[in-house]
Amino acid sequence: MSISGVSVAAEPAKLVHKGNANILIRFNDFTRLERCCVRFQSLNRNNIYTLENYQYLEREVTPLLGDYLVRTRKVARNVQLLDLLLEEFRVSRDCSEVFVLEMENLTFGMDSVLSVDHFTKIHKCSSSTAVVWEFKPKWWCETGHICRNCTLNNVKGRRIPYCYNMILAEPGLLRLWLAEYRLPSQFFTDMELYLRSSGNVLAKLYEIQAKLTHSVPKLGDLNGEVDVSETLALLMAMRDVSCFIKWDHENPIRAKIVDVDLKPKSKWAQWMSQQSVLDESNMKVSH
Ligand SMILES: O=P(O)(O)O[C@@H]1[C@@H](OP(=O)(O)O)[C@H](OP(=O)(O)O)[C@H](O)[C@H](OP(=O)(O)O)[C@H]1OP(=O)(O)O
Ligand SMILES: Nc1ncnc2c1ncn2[C@@H]1O[C@H](COP(=O)(O)OP(=O)(O)OP(=O)(O)O)[C@@H](O)[C@H]1O
Repeated sequence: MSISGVSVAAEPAKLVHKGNANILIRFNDFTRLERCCVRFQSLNRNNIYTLENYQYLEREVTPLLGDYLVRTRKVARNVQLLDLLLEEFRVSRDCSEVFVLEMENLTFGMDSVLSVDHFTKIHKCSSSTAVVWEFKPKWWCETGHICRNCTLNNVKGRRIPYCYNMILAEPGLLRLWLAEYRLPSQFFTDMELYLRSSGNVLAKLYEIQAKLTHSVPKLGDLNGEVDVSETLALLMAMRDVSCFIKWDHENPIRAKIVDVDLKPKSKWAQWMSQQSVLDESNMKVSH
């Protein structure tokens, strides 16, 4: 129900997931989730960012990702429904409304989740064969060049023996990497075929990244916000998305992309210093 543009719900919002800059909440409908930005301390600033991000998704991202991008709708919620959560995430309530992006819950119906590592989760359902494979593919790299994903994992002390560049190049590896998660053999057979098919979600993302990479400055050369072009911001957004691929015995594979965020230009300093650390690392990896 909507009154003067503000959606009303009887119950306070429930926290479902939390990321670095956003929380995922729900009200009564378990099939939908609402993404609420908590990146900044001021609710007003988070609202402005959410509305800008919505425009950005419509204008810049949908033309690139098409149906792969999860469809979102902007909704205004009364601040009282999120009171406790905003307090928990230290967001000051300097506005009467909270703008959120409402979307499909891509793991609805799943009743268990296994965390494979920082980038990968497997969601399962006890009453069917359905599996949702959730992953963050991160950065595309050219074969033979330094792999940023694997090098960063080493620098951050993450012990992850694979990256999604490898999976795309050799989809058969998936069966080895996920061997201990008791997935149906048909899942791997179908997923291998899918990952070899042109225009699959991972190939699409990496193709977009590969195109954008050629027209941006090196991160290590950034000197200020003025150096962050629209293309660089878009590329950084594409390097930080999550994919959800749903498989079951009967239906075609369904893939969606979430977590596409307009990257604030103020992140340039973090990108530049992280790049310097990687350039100086003696734990570089290529494959
Ligand atoms: O730079 P990276 O590769 O460490 O990426 C950051 C992510 O780290 P991770 O994928 O875990 O290694 C980081 O993810 P985590 O919070 O560590 O899960 C964020 O996604 C961060 O983006 P933002 O500040 O939330 O907009 C990400 O920052 P951006 O570089 O995308 O701005
Ligand atoms: N539509 C969705 N359906 C199911 N789960 C979702 C959906 N969108 C996000 N999630 C879950 O919520 C988590 C946090 O959401 P999200 O990645 O948008 O937050 P973030 O702050 O941008 O994260 P990051 O730390 O990667 O920047 C995701 O990692 C994912 O597990």
